[in-house]
Amino acid sequence: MSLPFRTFVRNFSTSGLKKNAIKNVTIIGGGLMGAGIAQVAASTGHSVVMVDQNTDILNKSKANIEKSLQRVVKKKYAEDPKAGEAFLSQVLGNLALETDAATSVKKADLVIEAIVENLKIKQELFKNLDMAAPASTIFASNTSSIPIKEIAVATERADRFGGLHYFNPVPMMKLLEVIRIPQTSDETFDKLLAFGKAMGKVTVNCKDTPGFIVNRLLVPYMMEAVRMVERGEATPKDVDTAMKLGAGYPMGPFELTDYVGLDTCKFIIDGWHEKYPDHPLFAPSPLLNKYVAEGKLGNKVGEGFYKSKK
Ligand SMILES: C[C@H](O)CC(=O)SCCNC(=O)CCNC(=O)[C@H](O)C(C)(C)COP(=O)(O)OP(=O)(O)OC[C@H]1O[C@@H](n2cnc3c(N)ncnc32)[C@H](O)[C@@H]1OP(=O)(O)O
Ligand SMILES: NC(=O)c1ccc[n+]([C@@H]2O[C@H](COP(=O)([O-])OP(=O)(O)OC[C@H]3O[C@@H](n4cnc5c(N)ncnc54)[C@H](O)[C@@H]3O)[C@@H](O)[C@H]2O)c1
Repeated sequence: MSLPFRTFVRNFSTSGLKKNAIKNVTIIGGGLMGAGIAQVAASTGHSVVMVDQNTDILNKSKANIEKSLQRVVKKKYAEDPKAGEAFLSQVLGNLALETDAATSVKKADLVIEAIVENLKIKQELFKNLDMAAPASTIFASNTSSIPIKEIAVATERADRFGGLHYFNPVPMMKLLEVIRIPQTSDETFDKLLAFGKAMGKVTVNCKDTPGFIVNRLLVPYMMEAVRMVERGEATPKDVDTAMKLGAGYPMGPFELTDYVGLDTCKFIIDGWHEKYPDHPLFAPSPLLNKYVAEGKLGNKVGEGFYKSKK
C-alpha cells in the first residue's frame, strides 16, 4: 500500500533518514549477546548505551567488543588500515557504558534486553525500566525461549513491546527474528523490522511461540545430541565431526552448545519442560545439568564439553 505523499514526506528528514527511525539504543546486559548487539548497533551508526551490573563486567564487555572489531577491521580494511582505525574509533565513539539502567533509558528510542534467561529477572528489569523510560520508547527482549508476552506483562506498554532475537556471534550471523505479540502496534513492529535492517540483518517475522523459528528446531537437535552421548551411542567429538562433515554444519552440536553457553541451553530446556512436561523433545538432560552444576558453562568460562581458550 503506497503512503499518501504528505505522509511520505513527513517520514523522511532532509538527510534522507526516516525521521522517526530508531537512533538511540540501550542494551541491557553486556554478555555474549548484549556486547555483540551493542557492537553491531554502534557499527551501523546508532548511538548505544550498554548496561551491566558493574564497571568490571562492562570493561570486559568493551574489551570483547574491541577484540571482535579488530577481527572485522582486519578483514574489511585490509587494504586501508587508516580507514580501519577511523572506523574503529567512530564505532567506539557511538558506544557508552552505564551501570544505572534507569539513567541509561532516559533518551532511548529502543531498549534491548539481553540479560540472564530468567523470566522473573527479566520482568523485574522491565517493570523498573517502564517507569524510567519515555512513553515513546520501544522495549524488546533478546530471549531465546521465554514467551515475549510473559515478559511484556510486567509493563504498561505491551503495544510498544516486541522480541528481537539475534544469533551468536551477532557480528557474523545475518539473521534477526522479529517477534510481535497480539498487542504490538503496527508502528512498533515496523520500527523493529526497520531497525533490524538498519543493523544489516535479514529479518524474519515470528509469532510468539516456543523458540520462535530457529531455536524450536535447533535446541531439540542440540539436546538430542547430548542424549545420544548419554545413551553411550557416540562421543561428543564424533557427533560433531559427523554433523559437520555429514550435514555441512559449520559447528557440531557440542561445539555449538559450548559456544552458546551450557547455562543458556539449560535455561531454555528447563523452561520448556516446565511448560510442556510430556514433550519428549523438551526433556531435560542429566548430563547437561551435571556440567552446569560443575560450572562448565562453555567457552565463556573456558570449559564446557570441550576445554577452550577463554
Ligand atoms: C540459542 C540462541 O538463542 C540462538 C543462537 O544464537 S544459536 C547459535 C547460532 N550460531 C551458530 O550456529 C554459529 C555456527 N558457527 C558459525 O557460523 C561459524 O563457525 C562462525 C561464524 C562462528 C565462525 O566462523 P568460521 O569461519 O567457522 O571460523 P573462524 O575462523 O572462527 O572465523 C572466520 C572469520 O570470521 C570472522 N569472525 C568470526 N567470528 C567473529 C566474531 N565473533 N567477531 C568478528 N569477526 C568474526 C573473522 O574475520 C574470522 O577470521 P579471523 O579468525 O582471521 O579473525
Ligand atoms: N548465548 C547465545 O548464543 C544466545 C543467543 C541468542 C539469545 N540469547 C539470549 O540472550 C540473553 C543473554 O544471553 P547471553 O548468552 O548473552 O548471557 P551472558 O551470561 O553471556 O550475559 C548476560 C549478561 O547480563 C548481565 N545481567 C544479568 N542481570 C542483569 C541485570 N539485572 N542488569 C544488567 N545486566 C544484567 C550479566 O552480568 C551478563 O553480563 C538470554 O536471554 C539468552 O537466552 C543467547
